[in-house]
Amino acid sequence: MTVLDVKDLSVDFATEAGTLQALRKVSLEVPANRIVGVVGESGCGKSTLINAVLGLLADNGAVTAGQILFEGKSDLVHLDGNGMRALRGQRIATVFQDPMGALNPVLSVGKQMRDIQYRSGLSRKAKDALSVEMLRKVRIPDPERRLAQFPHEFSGGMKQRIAIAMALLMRPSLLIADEPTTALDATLEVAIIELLKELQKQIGCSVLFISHHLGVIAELCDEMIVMYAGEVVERGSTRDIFHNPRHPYTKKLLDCDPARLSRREPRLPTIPGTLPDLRNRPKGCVFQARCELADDACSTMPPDAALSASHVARCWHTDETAGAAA
Ligand SMILES: Nc1ncnc2c1ncn2[C@@H]1O[C@H](COP(=O)(O)OP(=O)(O)OP(=O)(O)O)[C@@H](O)[C@H]1O
Repeated sequence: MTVLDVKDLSVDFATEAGTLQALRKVSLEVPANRIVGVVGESGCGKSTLINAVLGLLADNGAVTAGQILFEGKSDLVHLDGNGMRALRGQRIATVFQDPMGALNPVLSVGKQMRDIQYRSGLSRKAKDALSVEMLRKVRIPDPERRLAQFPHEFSGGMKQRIAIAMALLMRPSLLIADEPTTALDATLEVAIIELLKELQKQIGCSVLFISHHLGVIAELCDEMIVMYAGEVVERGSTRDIFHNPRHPYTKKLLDCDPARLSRREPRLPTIPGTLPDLRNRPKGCVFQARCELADDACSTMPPDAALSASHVARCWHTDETAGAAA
């Protein structure tokens, strides 16, 4: 089963300087029980994609085309506010870089975890028991006692563990994790990645994991999506993408980061040139201005070339990129 199926999604923002096309024909799938990574430079549209899925686009933004199918049925694009609120935090959960976005500083952790279970019909005692069980899963020591404590009484790494416990409390089918380890030091980052892997298996949910850190994506994700200037330029298994990248942008990204599996970078490696102006998108391939393979063909939009059942690259030149590993 596919938990999240985004088909040909386009999102525009109205700005004073004209329409900004933030996403163009974005397609991706998050299958059940899989961890899918999304990687791309700042401004490539990662947040816009998440916000579109969560029904949280800014007022000047709109989905202009496409579908977002959740659990094979609801099209999230057309779901009303009430429908979306019923899914958010229950069937679709989120974890962000800053755990304090999820934690209320003036309420105890126990109270916040009970509030998340408001639809469960359980007694207070039963809710607390579930909260303790989940805090134990994320390895908060002495969870019964700590339920009464407030967020400021926990360290940064522990706050992120609590945010994860809260996100997974209702056993969502999809967890969207947006740079959840970026603010942590390297040791804590590894610990959280291990924890996410373990919990994903235990709970049996899918994860859409956004990160600029290629090493983390390689470590954690079964599949990955490479975004560039509002398009998915390549998607496939993490193994295929790392060992046999077929879009020139993905190749450059991996080339720029030879120690990608061990080195921890605060940003993605830099590729010469700049992102195109999204208010005035180039006709055809979005990467052509920075691509060594660009030719006349690239002035028309490339097809999503299927390289295998699960590996796709939006490029006219996938024949030439075959075989040469980055
Ligand atoms: N409300 C808005 N109004 C106008 N433009 C916007 C708005 N929100 C995002 N954009 C533009 O849409 C494009 C995609 O932005 P988005 O924030 O989704 O990128 P991102 O990949 O998440 O970047 P980062 O990693 O820096 O958060 C950018 O050009 C951005 O300037």
